[in-house]
Formats: sequence, C-alpha cells, structure tokens
Amino acid sequence: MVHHKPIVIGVAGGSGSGKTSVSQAILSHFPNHSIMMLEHDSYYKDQSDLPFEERLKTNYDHPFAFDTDLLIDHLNKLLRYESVSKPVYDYVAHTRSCDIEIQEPKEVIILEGILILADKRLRDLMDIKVFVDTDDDIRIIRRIKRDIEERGRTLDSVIDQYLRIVKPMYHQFIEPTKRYADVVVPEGGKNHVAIDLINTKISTILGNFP
Ligand SMILES: Nc1ncnc2c1ncn2[C@@H]1O[C@H](COP(=O)(O)OP(=O)(O)O)[C@@H](O)[C@H]1O
Ligand SMILES: O=c1ccn([C@@H]2O[C@H](COP(=O)(O)O)[C@@H](O)[C@H]2O)c(=O)[nH]1
Repeated sequence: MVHHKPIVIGVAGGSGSGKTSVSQAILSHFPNHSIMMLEHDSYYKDQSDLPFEERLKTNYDHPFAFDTDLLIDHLNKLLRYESVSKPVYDYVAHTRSCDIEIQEPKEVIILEGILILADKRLRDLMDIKVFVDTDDDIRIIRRIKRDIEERGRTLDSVIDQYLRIVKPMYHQFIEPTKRYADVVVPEGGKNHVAIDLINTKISTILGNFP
C-alpha cells in the first residue's frame, strides 16, 4: 500500500541541452520502480484551429505557448495517485495530435521541459530541481541534427527559428531559471557524477517512504 505522495524531479534546460538524456539516465537507473516521464512539450496548446502557415509563426519558446494549467491539473491528479489522459504533441504538424495517452500514476515523476522552472506553481510541486546547462553552440548543433532527422525541418528553417526566437527566448526566459535549480548539470546525459548524485537522492527519498 502506498502512503506517500509521488516524488517529482524537475529537469529543465535549453532545447538540445540533454534534458531527455538525463531523464532517460534516471529512468533506467530505477528499472524495478514505478517511475514515469511527464513532458511539458505534451502540453503545447492545441493549434488545430489555425492553418499550418500560421502555426509556423508561433513562438514555441515563450511560456504562453503552453497549457501549463492543464499540466498542473494533471500533475496534481498524479500526485493523488489518479491516472490522467495526456495529450500527444505532433512537432511536424505543430499542434496536438488526435491521440491521447492514458498515464497511470507512479511513485516517481520526472517532469521535463524548457520552461518548467519558470512557473512557481510547478517549482513548488518539485522535490528535486535540475537544470541541464549546455553551451549555445553545442545545443544548436544537436538541434539542427534532431530537427532535420526527427521533426521534419530544413537546415534554413532551424537556423532562422533559432536566431529569431529560440536563442533570445532562452536568454530571456530559460537561462534565468537556473537560479532555482538544486543541481546544475553541465553537458547533459554524459555527466555520470551529477546523474549518480540525483539518483542517490531519489533512492534516499524512496528509502524513507513508509
Ligand atoms: N552528452 C551528449 N553528447 C552527445 N550528444 C548528446 C548528448 N546528450 C544529448 N545528445 C544528443 O543531442 C540531442 C538532444 O538531446 P536531448 O537529450 O534530446 O535534449 P533536450 O531534451 O534537452 O532537447 C539528441 O539527439 C541526443 O542524442
Ligand atoms: O511545434 C513546435 C513545438 C516546439 N518546438 C520547439 O521545441 C523546443 C522544445 O523541445 P526540446 O525537446 O526541449 O528541444 C522549443 O525550443 C521549440 O522551439 C517547435 O519548433 N515547434
């Protein structure tokens, strides 16, 4: 029988910083535990009422792009050990897909996203706050590769979006949230020492569960 509220680990950082890699490294360290990922990206606002050309103009790196109220509602349900219907985001179509995913509650929740530390309501629900800190040049190189291979973009579109939006928004909204982090992880998923420290802390909290 479960007595304690689930543990929430927030993993923030710029696009391409290695948030997903760090989160995966935590997930794979606890194969026998009940652990899940919750991505702020799944809660990008639905834009199906806008034509595709209009969706291309959206600023996806601004807090207004997300339905954070819905994320908080879902997180609170998961914290009460209730399941939720997660939206599924389609990066190629730039809108919510028709699918939903049923997410069962778990003992450990990894909450991941570029702007999760920018919202005090989310910060207040986290037990451990992590910021993955990777230089701009490394992040743009990773993003070019990923967005062309996985998100249906061209080189020119990635460069244009990066210079016009992603970079200025990072410095205005994302980088300043580093000050809220308990742990700053340089260089993402390959930082084994930082990941071990985070995993040890999670084990300690799990060990203290009644
Ligand atoms: N330490 C690393 N060294 C090399 N490549 C990495 C490293 N961490 C992540 N990557 C690669 O960079 C890309 C972005 O990493 P990801 O973890 O998805 O970042 P984010 O979730 O912050 O956008 C992925 O293609 C991933 O394979
Ligand atoms: O329709 C969309 C939605 C998001 N983006 C970009 O995605 C990144 C955040 O994802 P990461 O996995 O953290 O890189 C954000 O910087 C948005 O610019 C998009 O291009 N289109």
